[in-house]
Amino acid sequence: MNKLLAVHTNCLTKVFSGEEVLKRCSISVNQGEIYGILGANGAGKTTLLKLIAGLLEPTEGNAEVIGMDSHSQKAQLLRQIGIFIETPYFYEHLSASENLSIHLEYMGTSGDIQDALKQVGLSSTGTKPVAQFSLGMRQRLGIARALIHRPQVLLLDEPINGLDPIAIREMRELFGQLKAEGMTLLISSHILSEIEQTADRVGILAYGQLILEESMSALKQQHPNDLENYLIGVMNGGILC
Ligand SMILES: Nc1ncnc2c1ncn2[C@@H]1O[C@H](COP(=O)(O)OP(=O)(O)OP(=O)(O)O)[C@@H](O)[C@H]1O
Repeated sequence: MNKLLAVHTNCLTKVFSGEEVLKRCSISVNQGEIYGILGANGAGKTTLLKLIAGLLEPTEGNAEVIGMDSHSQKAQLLRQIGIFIETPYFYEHLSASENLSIHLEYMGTSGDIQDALKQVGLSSTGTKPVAQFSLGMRQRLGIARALIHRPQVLLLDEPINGLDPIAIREMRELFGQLKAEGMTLLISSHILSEIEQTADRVGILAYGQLILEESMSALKQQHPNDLENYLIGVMNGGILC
């Protein structure tokens, strides 16, 4: 694998119950960039992220993250990546910092709990149990848990779901900070505007197939007035590149 690639998938395919939900998908994510995975509901975004994280076994093909095979080197890989995929579960009766402390112990790793909580805007939650958190607070805590050990690669599945516009802006700033620290971020979303504002490059999935992989600046240049319509067309599988 090219040393400058943080993530590379090679003809990655996943079949569930006889149905190919991810089809020979090959993406390349450069180190230190924010890569947006766009796709309509059911396009295969979560499946792709789970395969990259080693949480699912590929039917065919493979995924490599910082030079490690996601399936065969899963245990080593889990310490180097941060994962926020699907609804995060917590110990409901415990506080945010207690949840993070248990997570660090379980992972056998270290991290600055107060710093992680500050980064996601949860410093002032004190001893409040997670059971009393709003949906947005849970999302933030899930993201804090994913980044607390300063992973090289952060995989975020729909990270801004449930957040209000202020929190969305804060998350955007946080992603920019993490990138500035050298972290590589893969962010899936069906929210076009968010990916447009956040990502350096984008991969678009439609019906399990990678239809387009392109830098956001090139797309903005090519479609100065109709980028949203163009992206929707690609996400619908209507425009093949
Ligand atoms: N464990 C599973 N067993 C069977 N089918 C699955 C499983 N996980 C996902 N699928 C199917 O794979 C397809 C892709 O699902 P996936 O969750 O990857 O899409 P998505 O792009 O993340 O969608 P959304 O935006 O709605 O979260 C869907 O048709 C889904 O029903």
